[in-house]
Amino acid sequence: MAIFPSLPHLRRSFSSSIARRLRRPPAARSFTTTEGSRPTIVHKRSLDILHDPWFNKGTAFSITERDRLDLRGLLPPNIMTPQQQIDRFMVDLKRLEVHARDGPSDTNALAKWRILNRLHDRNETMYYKILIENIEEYAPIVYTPTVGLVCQNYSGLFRRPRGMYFSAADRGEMMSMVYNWPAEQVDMIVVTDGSRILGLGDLGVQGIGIAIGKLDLYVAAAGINPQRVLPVMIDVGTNNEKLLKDPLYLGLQQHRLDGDEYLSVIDEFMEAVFTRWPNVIVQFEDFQSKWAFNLLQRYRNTYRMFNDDVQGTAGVAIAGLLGAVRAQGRPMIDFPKQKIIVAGAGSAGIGVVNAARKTMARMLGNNESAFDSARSQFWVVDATGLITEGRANIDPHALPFARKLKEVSHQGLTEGASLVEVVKKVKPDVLLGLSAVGGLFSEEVLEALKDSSSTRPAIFAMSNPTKNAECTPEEAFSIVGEHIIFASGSPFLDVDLGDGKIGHSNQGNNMYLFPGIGLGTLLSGARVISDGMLQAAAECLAAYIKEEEALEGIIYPPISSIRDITKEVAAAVVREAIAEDLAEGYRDMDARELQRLSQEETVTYVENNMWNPVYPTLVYRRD
Ligand SMILES: NC(=O)C1=CN([C@@H]2O[C@H](COP(=O)(O)OP(=O)(O)OC[C@H]3O[C@@H](n4cnc5c(N)ncnc54)[C@H](O)[C@@H]3O)[C@@H](O)[C@H]2O)C=CC1
Ligand SMILES: CC(=O)C(=O)O
Ligand SMILES: [Mg+2]
Repeated sequence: MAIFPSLPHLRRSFSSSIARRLRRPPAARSFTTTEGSRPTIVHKRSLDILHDPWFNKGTAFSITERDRLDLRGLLPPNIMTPQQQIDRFMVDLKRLEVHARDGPSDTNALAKWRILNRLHDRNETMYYKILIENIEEYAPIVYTPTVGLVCQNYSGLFRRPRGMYFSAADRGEMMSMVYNWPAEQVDMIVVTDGSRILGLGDLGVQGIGIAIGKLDLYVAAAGINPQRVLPVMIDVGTNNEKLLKDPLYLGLQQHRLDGDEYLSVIDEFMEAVFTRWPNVIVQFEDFQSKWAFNLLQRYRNTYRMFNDDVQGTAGVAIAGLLGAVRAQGRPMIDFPKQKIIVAGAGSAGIGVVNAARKTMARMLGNNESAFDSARSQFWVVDATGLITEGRANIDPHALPFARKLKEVSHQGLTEGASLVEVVKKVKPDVLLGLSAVGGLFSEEVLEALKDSSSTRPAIFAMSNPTKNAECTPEEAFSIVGEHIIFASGSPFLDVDLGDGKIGHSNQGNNMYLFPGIGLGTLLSGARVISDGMLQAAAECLAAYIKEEEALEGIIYPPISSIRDITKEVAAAVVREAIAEDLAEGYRDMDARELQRLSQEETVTYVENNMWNPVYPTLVYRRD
């Protein structure tokens, strides 16, 4: 730790009275004052301190220092001793050897993440230029799958904080803490409570990595200005016993708050951020299902917010499902005839079946009986098997999809039937996994899918990261056949089927939609995010794929075109917000002017408002 007398340039800048006081000959009490215990006077606060290697103590700043120096919320809540900091660093330093033993790919991915992260700390413009120009190569590093590994190892990887941390210990303080963030304007917040990070479970405070990764895509794909994004971690504790026992864990070492106590923390956070930044958009990310639906219902009619896992995933799945219908050489309007098995009844799985049912109902006439009959196209299987009305203590969110016992008994199925039994009996057109269970689509399940009644069965192994995918494309193509459609949440390479044929590995990930949903909401000035705006986003993505591509088994566009896709999706969201009379305008584009824009002009309007990574000319002006 640097001590004042050893920093002559700072001594010069001190007010003479303070300097005189500090240069006074040792007073009587000085026999107790050692060199290290004298205070160091600093003329900086907030991030300026954290970014200054002379003064920065990182996680070792005490609670009173955090308050005095406006650091509250800018660091993970657990205060570390200097020795704990060193221990954490050494664990990380040694990890290279450990990973070299475990397998080379993880080490390489983490090493790339570190190099990119260091650049992010030094020069944002250059960082995002590299990311945008090489998105296909580096999205898997800053996003899934590597971001999962980063979250798992975050205590060791943590260097310079990014984003804000609000913890259960900050109750009553959030309204003032939010002013510790240096940016006057924030457009996009991605917030997590770390309770279900990808398919990796409860990672507590370490989940901040997913908020950072999602916002990287907001900048790269949607052109949100990086100075106006804010990753947020709400630390209400963790139920991960391993983390609770780890002395180097950076979060609160207590079990998660629950019930009203939990809600009061999230309420306080929402009130604080919307008070300081009334036009911000908040994306909820990777909250366990229990809270994902509840918080969405609680806030969606009051705040500009959405839940990416429930709503973004649903839209991406719908686009892919419509693509799979077209891949069979059938019109999209045939979608309501598809038999769909969904493995996983959490925030993502239930979000998908809800949206798919509504899409079918719209195609069937958009009335109550259409909505009713669409229900029978879905079979939902969770950890205890097929969900039927015979299930005790059924989750209310899954209830609308519980099969009637009579119905399933006709098919030779019962409550809790296994996935393989359900596949055998239903012979589905689509098998979609959002279970977080790697390998769930086992050889037996894929063998059973060979009897699908579809000409081109579709397999969506959507769980993340890679090791949680329900199956690999190699397994799917080799077991079920070359005619299938395949999509996964994390990226896989295409499969060489021989004779010049390629089995396409599509990436079915909400990254195709959330940046456009956020950007479109921002630029329309819509006060809330409606189902119609989300539906418009999904339809736009579905329409992005050309007929001949669909016939080749391509149901999602390449990641390299994500900036263009996002622009189109955002424009579709803006237009829907206008159509629903939700748009209030953005900056000097008021609602009336927005309304006058043609479809083409809306796309140009969106494009003109996307940030590009070019160095601006800087001019110094004293405030
Ligand atoms: N590709 C994408 O864009 C997205 C992928 N996901 C992935 O979806 C997965 C699930 O996310 P959530 O729904 O939020 O998680 P969750 O934990 O709320 O739900 C998991 C569900 O899977 C079920 N399940 C567990 N074992 C099963 C088994 N053996 N057979 C069938 N079902 C089983 C559970 O009962 C539960 O209903 C995660 O891996 C996540 O990464 C989530 C959002 C977007
Ligand atoms: C992609 C994503 O949001 C997830 O796996 O949770
Ligand atoms: Mg997610």
